[in-house]
Amino acid sequence: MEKISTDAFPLTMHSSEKQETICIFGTGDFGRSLGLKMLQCGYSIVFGSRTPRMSSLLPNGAEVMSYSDAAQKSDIIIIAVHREHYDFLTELTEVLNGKILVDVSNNLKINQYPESNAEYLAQLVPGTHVVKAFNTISAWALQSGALDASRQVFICGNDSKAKQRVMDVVRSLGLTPLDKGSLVAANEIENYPLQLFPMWKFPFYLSAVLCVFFFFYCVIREVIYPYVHEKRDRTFRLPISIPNRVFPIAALTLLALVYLPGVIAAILQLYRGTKYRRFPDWLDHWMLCRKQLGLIALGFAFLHVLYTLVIPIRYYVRWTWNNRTVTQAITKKEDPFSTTTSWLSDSYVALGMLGFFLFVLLGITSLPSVSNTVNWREFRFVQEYPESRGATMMMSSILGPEPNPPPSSNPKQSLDSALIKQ
Ligand SMILES: Cc1cc2nc3c(=O)[nH]c(=O)nc-3n(C[C@H](O)[C@H](O)[C@H](O)COP(=O)(O)OP(=O)(O)OC[C@H]3O[C@@H](n4cnc5c(N)ncnc54)[C@H](O)[C@@H]3O)c2cc1C
Ligand SMILES: NC(=O)C1=CN([C@@H]2O[C@H](COP(=O)(O)OP(=O)(O)OC[C@H]3O[C@@H](n4cnc5c(N)ncnc54)[C@H](OP(=O)(O)O)[C@@H]3O)[C@@H](O)[C@H]2O)C=CC1
Ligand code: HEM
Ligand SMILES: [Fe+3]
Repeated sequence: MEKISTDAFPLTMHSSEKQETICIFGTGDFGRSLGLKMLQCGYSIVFGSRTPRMSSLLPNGAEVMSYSDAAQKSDIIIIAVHREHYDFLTELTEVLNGKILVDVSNNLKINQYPESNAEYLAQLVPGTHVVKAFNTISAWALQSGALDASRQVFICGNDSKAKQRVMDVVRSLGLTPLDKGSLVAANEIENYPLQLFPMWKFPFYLSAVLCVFFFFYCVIREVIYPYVHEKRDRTFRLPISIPNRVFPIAALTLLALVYLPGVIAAILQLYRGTKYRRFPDWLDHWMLCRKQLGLIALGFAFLHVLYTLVIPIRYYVRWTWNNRTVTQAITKKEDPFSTTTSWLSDSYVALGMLGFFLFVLLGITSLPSVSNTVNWREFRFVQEYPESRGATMMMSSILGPEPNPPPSSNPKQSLDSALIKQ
């Protein structure tokens, strides 16, 4: 057993207050990181270890002892040990009796064991109050302080007093406890970090379906139809022209789907006459994945801009321009400069660029690090104002100024006329 003089730096407690001692079993990555954070927040830390010697990696100010000695120092014991090594705890049943054991463990696979790790721990050492907590916080985040995205700590346990005490600790570390109920919820909490982007699944599949649908629609219209009708090979449209139709259409459809559930929710609330009733599951889920839908829409808009930038360097476009010039020279037929077309073409692209700028602005203000710095009114303003203006601009840029303009006065055609008429 070795004692180190306390030279930690309590930030939140006054020196006159008695420091609460917390015991951490296991001197691995997570135990050390959590210990350091707790020391900084004014707790006394005692580590329990198989080999209790002070290593340079352990935070200054902590004590290290054998598991059984350490357990006697505190009634809150954090088990920062992998589930596979819980066996040694059975030898400590006596000293652990009546104490609060905090299970922080994670597994490698979803539903790896028949029962959750926390329930297993409760069975292994009966007479203790097991509380599940901290498993969604990573050692790295604790050390680097980069906890913006994951300040929430899911908590569950059968003893409400024990849970309350752990929640107090969580709060004093600057984190937000979220009570998920009894220990039965541990399974869900343990599976949570293993789920791969749960909120991305639906938006991802939806955008895949949209892309495939619009892609085949365009292929039928622009490749198969000309081939069947005129025996013309237009397959070269597959890599750029068609994707450059699919991407902006998918972007706009997804953008509409970001704001549609809000409208449905509002109608539903008006219809029910209250906002205090749960939405149906499908609507709830849809509302929760709007951010992901929005970001995918922004991604598609980015792709559309990139694909548009390469239009002038495409062989097919350059060939068409050259060919037109040569044809005009041979036939001695001039194509007079049209101010109207020029205006329309520039406005078309300008609106596209402005729309894209507003789209990006919307995305940037939605970043947590940015949205944390604006107040609710500012956030609503940015979310609502550019969105409605942006959508109007984009729609007008898509619909074009005239429903059926003559070929030379269509701004879209003047930009990439070769793509339309060949
Ligand atoms: C590029 C881009 C990036 C985006 N990034 C993010 C992001 O990072 N984070 C993010 O959250 N969104 C993001 N979004 C999505 C979008 O910005 C928001 O979903 C948008 O603010 C929703 O506004 P709304 O008016 O449709 O709905 P809301 O403001 O949610 O309101 C709609 C209606 O539903 C009611 N309502 C809403 N929620 C509840 C509820 N739980 N219970 C009861 N009533 C409720 C409201 O009172 C209102 O009547 C992004 C979108 C885009 C395009
Ligand atoms: N790392 C992370 O970011 C996170 C980890 N967790 C959870 O925290 C727990 C600890 O993780 P982590 O610190 O990364 O793991 P480590 O492997 O780094 O540390 C585990 C510690 O357990 C102790 N231990 C006790 N008995 C045994 C044994 N028989 N064999 C090996 N080690 C033993 C050891 O401490 P000693 O040598 O002092 O006895 C060891 O340092 C795990 O349950 C993990 O799921 C949860 C969230 C995030
Ligand atoms: C820098 C910004 C932009 C520029 C320069 C631009 C330019 C263009 C061009 C040249 C076309 C014609 C492409 C073709 O016919 O193959 C086009 C089409 C289109 N753009 Fe944009 N655009 C921009 C941003 C946007 C944004 C942000 C959106 C909305 C998400 C958007 C939506 C559309 C749509 C829906 C079409 C029609 C696709 C079709 O059916 O052909 N554009 N744009
Ligand atoms: Fe076009």
